[in-house]
Amino acid sequence: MSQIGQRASAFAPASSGNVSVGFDLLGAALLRIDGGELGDRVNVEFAEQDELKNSGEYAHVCPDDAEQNLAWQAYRLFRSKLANESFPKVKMELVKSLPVGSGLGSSACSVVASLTALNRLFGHYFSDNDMLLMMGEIEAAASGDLHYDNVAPSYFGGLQLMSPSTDEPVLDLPIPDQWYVVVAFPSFAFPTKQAREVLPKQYDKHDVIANAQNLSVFITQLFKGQQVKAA
Ligand SMILES: Nc1ncnc2c1ncn2[C@@H]1O[C@H](COP(=O)(O)OP(=O)(O)OP(=O)(O)O)[C@@H](O)[C@H]1O
Ligand SMILES: N[C@@H](CCO)C(=O)O
Repeated sequence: MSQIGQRASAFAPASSGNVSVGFDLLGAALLRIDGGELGDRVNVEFAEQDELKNSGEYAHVCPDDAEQNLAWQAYRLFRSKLANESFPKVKMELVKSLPVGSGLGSSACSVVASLTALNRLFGHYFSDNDMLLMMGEIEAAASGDLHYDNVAPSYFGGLQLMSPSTDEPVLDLPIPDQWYVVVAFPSFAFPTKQAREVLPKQYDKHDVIANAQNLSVFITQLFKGQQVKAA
């Protein structure tokens, strides 16, 4: 039985989408070399009233209006999907540690940490696939287009390949132990939505074939353990 004051929390790591040749298809979770946290944390608690509080280094970049905050939108969506409406309300704290619009999957971090913390609080009500669909829905609303290459690695960890199968929407890829990622990000925000708007709507057949070849070779070499050829 759910109790007022019952708590849960979750951390979601930063991620890099578009890894190598996988535009919208390959995403990797990022772990700091010193083991420190690089990502957002969300604490949730059953309470008398719904409430969102932002804290952490980048709390000031979160929208003032809670309804605009993706963490809160995650809660709204989660709540709307619950069949049992008798659950108590939720007090939520978003510990925002990633800059926004930086290309580090900041929006995905807040969405993944929020939904994961909520699912823990609500006794793992939703399956991983349900969770991923909800994560994609919120990311799509924020970025103007459905893409899972930040939410999937932030949720599952590692290097993830997006699959068209609804039964198995992501596939975990082997990552060579010797690979490290150097991350550079700008000191200004560049919204994903804006960046996607300038992309062509259609692509040349030769480019599509070349991309399919490059992606296939990348995956094949990873599974063969040929890290140099994959890179
Ligand atoms: N909790 C939140 N965390 C991050 N962004 C948020 C949050 N709430 C609302 N937003 C809004 O969502 C948008 C996120 O932008 P964008 O997707 O470009 O950021 P990003 O996740 O850092 O980038 P990328 O997906 O390229 O790594 C911004 O307009 C931001 O104001
Ligand atoms: N694949 C996404 C990653 C950034 O969210 C894009 O390029 O828009």
